Amino acid sequence: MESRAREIGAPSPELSQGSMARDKANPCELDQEKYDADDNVKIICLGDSAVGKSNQPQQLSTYALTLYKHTATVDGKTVLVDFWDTAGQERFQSMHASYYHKAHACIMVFDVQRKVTYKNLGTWYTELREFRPEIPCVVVANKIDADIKVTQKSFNFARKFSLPLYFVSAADGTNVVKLFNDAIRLAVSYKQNSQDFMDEVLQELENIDLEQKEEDQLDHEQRGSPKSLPPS
Ligand SMILES: Nc1nc2c(ncn2[C@@H]2O[C@H](COP(=O)(O)OP(=O)(O)OP(=O)(O)O)[C@@H](O)[C@H]2O)c(=O)[nH]1
Ligand SMILES: [Mg+2]
Repeated sequence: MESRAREIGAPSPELSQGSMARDKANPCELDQEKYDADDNVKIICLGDSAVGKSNQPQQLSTYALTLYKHTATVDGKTVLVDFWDTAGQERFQSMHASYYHKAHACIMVFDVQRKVTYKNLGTWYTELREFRPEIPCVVVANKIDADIKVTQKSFNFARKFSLPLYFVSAADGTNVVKLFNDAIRLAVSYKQNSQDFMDEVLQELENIDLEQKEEDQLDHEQRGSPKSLPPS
């Protein structure tokens, strides 16, 4: 297994510190066709700026898009996971549709110390559902190390939409491994068991198109080749 590969149930120190190996996305990384393959899942992170989505203390500039690559084992099968992370301020320019494209799960983060980041979850969620109406989504209350009492609070947003809520500290690692493992499982199970209605429609259109092409081809061959004519 490569150095970045980690098994579910065998948490990586990288994961627990919220600092998985990071690759600045380059164009060939962004070939999203790969997410159609069984062993690839895409998980996106959403949330306001500075809530701790990336938690890279040494990171000075924020890239518009960062991919965190991870290898997991789910039910004995190896799964390649791409976590897509973006700078929160992108919300104000409206996120590019390709960020959501083919995503299998979403991790939505807010900062327990800044109420506005909790309030903005609604906006993030609406945008998510416009693009991906069905994918599993989990909510993360981050920075609980700063105020452990918040774990006693109930956060209605998660309850209202029946979303799992995780109390996390990316700084000290609390619940980080559990969060990522659960998100990976949800992404894999979404991919295996359900499809967005739009995915199905698109697939159906593709099939019809293929069938039409095959028919046209057959017509063409039958008309063009006398050998295919029935004997008279
Ligand atoms: N106390 C505490 N600070 C944290 C935690 N997670 C992140 N931070 C700090 O919060 C600040 C913002 O963290 P980032 O990971 O850069 O936030 P982000 O959501 O990726 O922000 P953008 O990339 O701008 O969207 C940094 O100074 C982190 O060190 C945490 O769990 N606890
Ligand atoms: Mg970030």
